[in-house]
Amino acid sequence: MRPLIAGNWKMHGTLREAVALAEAVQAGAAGLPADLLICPPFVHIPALAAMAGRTVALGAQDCHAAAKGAHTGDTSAAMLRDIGATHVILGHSERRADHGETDAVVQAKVKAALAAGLVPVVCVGETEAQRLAGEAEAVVRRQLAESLPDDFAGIIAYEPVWAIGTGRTPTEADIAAIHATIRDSLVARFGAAGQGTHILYGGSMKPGNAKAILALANVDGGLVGGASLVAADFLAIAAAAE
Ligand SMILES: O=C(CO)COP(=O)(O)O
Repeated sequence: MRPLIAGNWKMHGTLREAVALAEAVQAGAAGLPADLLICPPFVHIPALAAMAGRTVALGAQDCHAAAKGAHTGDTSAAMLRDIGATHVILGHSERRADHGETDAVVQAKVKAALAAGLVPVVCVGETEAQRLAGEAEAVVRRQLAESLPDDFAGIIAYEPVWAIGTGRTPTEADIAAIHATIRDSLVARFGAAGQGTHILYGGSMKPGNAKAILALANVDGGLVGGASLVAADFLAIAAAAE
């Protein structure tokens, strides 16, 4: 399948910086061996959606599980679709940690995203303590089982919590093992659709390690944090996806 390189900008950038970054990514997007997705903070989505000639897909970093209602400060999936997003990251470990999102909450959000016509990018991944205890595969299997609804259609991102923003990554063998586990779970539950589901790797992905990671079986792209804030690095990662 054609690789997907997604940038999670997290809570970074003024409007001006966001537009400049998106323009630089767009300018380098032609001819790459991967599709590109950028996920800026909510407030920058309208400006980026309006960019002329845009070929880079746009996503948000979260949505609420309800279609509307008394939820101060929250944003619905339909609102995101309305302003031009096509994707939404859900269940990122920073949301799970900072906002107490459980697998059940993530599943409710995935359902809301699907109902609104957004492609969910569902994040799973073990903590360092869980990895050291030999529980990484079990944790990921459980997160998939409980975060995905029966009618799931979307993208999975494997992001070991301890690799995010740390400059540390699992070994290639460990990445391949977890991605194989994820593929097994998806195929067991969703059949052929599970075979065609993108499984992204995320966690300290950089131009220097992208080629080796993206060459692994069942690694269908990347979810990039810090390096997605530098257009040249983000594009170099995408170029390594051939
Ligand atoms: O959390 C991530 C993407 O969602 C990964 O972040 P880093 O690439 O900064 O480690």
